[in-house]
Amino acid sequence: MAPHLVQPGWRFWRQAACTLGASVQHRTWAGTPRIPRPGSLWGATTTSPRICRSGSSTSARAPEVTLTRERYPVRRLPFSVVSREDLEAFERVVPGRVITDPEVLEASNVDWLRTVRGSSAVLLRPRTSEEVAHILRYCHERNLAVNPQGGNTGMVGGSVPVFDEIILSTALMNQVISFHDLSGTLVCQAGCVLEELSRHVEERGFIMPLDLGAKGSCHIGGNVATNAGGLRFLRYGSLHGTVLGLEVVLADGTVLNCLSAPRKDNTGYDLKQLFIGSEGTLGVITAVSILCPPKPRAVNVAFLGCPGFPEVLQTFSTCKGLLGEILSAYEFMDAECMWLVRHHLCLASPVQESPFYVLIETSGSRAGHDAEKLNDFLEQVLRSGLVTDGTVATDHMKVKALWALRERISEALSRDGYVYKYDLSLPTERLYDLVTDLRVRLGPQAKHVVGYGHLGDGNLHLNVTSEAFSPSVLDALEPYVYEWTAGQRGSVSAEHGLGFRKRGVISYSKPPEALRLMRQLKALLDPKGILNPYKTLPAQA
Ligand SMILES: O=C(O)CC[C@@H](O)C(=O)O
Ligand SMILES: [Zn+2]
Repeated sequence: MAPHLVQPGWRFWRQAACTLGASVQHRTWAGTPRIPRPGSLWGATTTSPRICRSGSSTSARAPEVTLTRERYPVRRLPFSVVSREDLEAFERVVPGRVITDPEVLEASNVDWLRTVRGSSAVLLRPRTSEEVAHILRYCHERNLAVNPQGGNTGMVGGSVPVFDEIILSTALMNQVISFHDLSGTLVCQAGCVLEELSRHVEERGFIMPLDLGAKGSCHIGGNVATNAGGLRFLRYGSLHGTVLGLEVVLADGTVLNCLSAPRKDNTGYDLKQLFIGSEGTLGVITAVSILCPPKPRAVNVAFLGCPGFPEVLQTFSTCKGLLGEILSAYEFMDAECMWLVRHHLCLASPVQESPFYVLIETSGSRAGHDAEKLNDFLEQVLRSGLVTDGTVATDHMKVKALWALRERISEALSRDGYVYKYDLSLPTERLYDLVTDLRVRLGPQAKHVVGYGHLGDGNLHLNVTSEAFSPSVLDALEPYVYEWTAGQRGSVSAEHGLGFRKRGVISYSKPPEALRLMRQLKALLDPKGILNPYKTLPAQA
């Protein structure tokens, strides 16, 4: 299909004059063969040479991940050790679903970033909340520590054991319980994979209120437990707003059923909020009731090149003003990110090389109306020089391919070496200053210092790579990054949580009184501390 040139530097792929129906993107992470390579889609419209040297960085077998207890200064708490009698007791609760095979356990002991590794010797796979309740009641009595685990796609080492905690997997709790097609309320078990839920509700004319690069493997229970933000946050907001109810099993095995909550419900404390974002430290989420918005009839994605960060910001204000209610995502990435996705994943840029790129998504109900608004906006930003080159897609496959450039940065980074990850909320106008500052501070010690993320939400993903883990790079980064963020009154964890790796930095974003209350809540709900120990709250002296 030949691109239709609207004005110099501007390419359109507006198939069938924007009258195509809704195209809602599917995304999966990395290595998953389901995402087509843009290189094969762009055809003649690709300006950048298709260079790919990924063979050099990805084919070798990854080195063994150092055990967490060896790399980090952490001491095992006095929990019991799993005995043969315990295994027999579990076998009675979940027959045939007590896994002790070390090879199977290996994948569940290591996080996907390959930065932390536990040494659990047992993985349990319950199917029902009653089974989870039995397991927790037993573990509570025996003082056995438990690590709840969903899709294990977390970024902060929250989903894998630190020592020998029992891994409680939600993988077999994957049933949709109900979907109400007038209200859009979905009720499902915690182990449903986000992408499968998306498919389920899309067939019924709805979408999930959240979407993230890991959708192909993350579980909805894990999303809620970590209060995942993702790519639709700008439009549909936080899970604190879209989750209507939860079923949670408490540390002592009590089943707290707050699942069938109506949309408006002011009867007492809103207990479910406590579990959203508590990273499995207060209870194990076993089922979720979530409000799904109607599937937009028209989706457009524009991928634009900007000459500088001030232009990225100006483009954002222009786009808020001109696109208004149809704006559904505003993401940005810098030139180094583009280099990484090209180098490691063979994804070609669809626009001319630029210092910054933004991805803008619109979702609306009238294709013609949305296209008109988007055209006005694009004309304005091109004319004013805020944007130097760009492309627009409405076709489903092209929309997916444009999203892949942004969504797969994480994956490209993980192929670049050891990754130091920061997920910060900052005042939008200062979002990129820290990246520039760190490039100077780290000099040649770092392979790459990149900035990208959910600019529309004020959320920067700052990532630094080095060939291998280096204590001196870490010393240059921390506590500097956290102090800098606190100096801006930002958050040291915008959407990834604290897990194991960030639990020590909570005080940069929360006052001592808040931390004290958090500890009291933890002691109330989990007096023996068996649920996801060593996570979220800092170790006590
Ligand atoms: O890897 C990261 O730093 C961010 C991952 C994820 O939150 C994203 O927005 O792509
Ligand atoms: Zn993100």
